[in-house]
Amino acid sequence: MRLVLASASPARLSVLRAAGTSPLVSVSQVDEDAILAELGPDVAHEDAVAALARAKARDVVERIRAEEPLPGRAVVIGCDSMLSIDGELVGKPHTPEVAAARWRAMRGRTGRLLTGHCAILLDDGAVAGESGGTGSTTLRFGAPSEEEIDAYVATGEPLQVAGAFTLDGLGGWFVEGIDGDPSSVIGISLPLTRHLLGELGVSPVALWPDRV
Ligand SMILES: Nc1nc2c(ncn2[C@H]2C[C@H](O)[C@@H](COP(=O)(O)OP(=O)(O)OP(=O)(O)O)O2)c(=O)[nH]1
Repeated sequence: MRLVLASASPARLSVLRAAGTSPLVSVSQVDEDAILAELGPDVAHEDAVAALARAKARDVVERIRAEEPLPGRAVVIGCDSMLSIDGELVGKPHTPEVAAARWRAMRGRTGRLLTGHCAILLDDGAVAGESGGTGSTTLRFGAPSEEEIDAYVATGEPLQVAGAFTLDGLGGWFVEGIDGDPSSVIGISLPLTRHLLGELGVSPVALWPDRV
């Protein structure tokens, strides 16, 4: 069975490859800001990332169906990660100034990294099912010094990751504790994805190599 990762995220791809799958990658083209604006400021944070993941997966499904229908059965998975902290839902900082400000605000505090997931089953190009859910992992942030924050921001790593930190990279020095699924923080929750695949009648075993 083919697996399509509807994401440009190298982290998600590496998690899935390390977990025995060989996804095709098809990057979605959705306007995340427009979707969040349409959801409005009162949307539950878990629902916001679930809606973004759903939009990404559906966007890629439409492209596959229009341009290159996959024969047989395939699963398309979309994800979206954001940090819920002190009542705010934040994504990637994009700039050094925002990354540094985020770290000054979150050091010593606790936040939840939320990752929305959507899995869509295709059977000879037709949608045969969809499942979705949000993984939530609680993180206790350390207290990097001003010098450490400046040095971390200068590496560029925090600029392009949700919440301005990584668990498995340089950011790991500044994460004191985690409660929940680490793969969800890195970009895709393997246990949650297994449950979502299960709702579609698929086991991750079917995605391992040399499996029909
Ligand atoms: N390696 C690593 N990456 C992380 C971590 N936390 C967040 N990220 C990355 C994963 C995603 O690439 C990114 C979250 O942004 P998005 O969910 O919008 O995905 P992205 O824009 O990368 O790709 P996509 O929208 O799915 O095409 O942050 C972490 O702890 N480790």
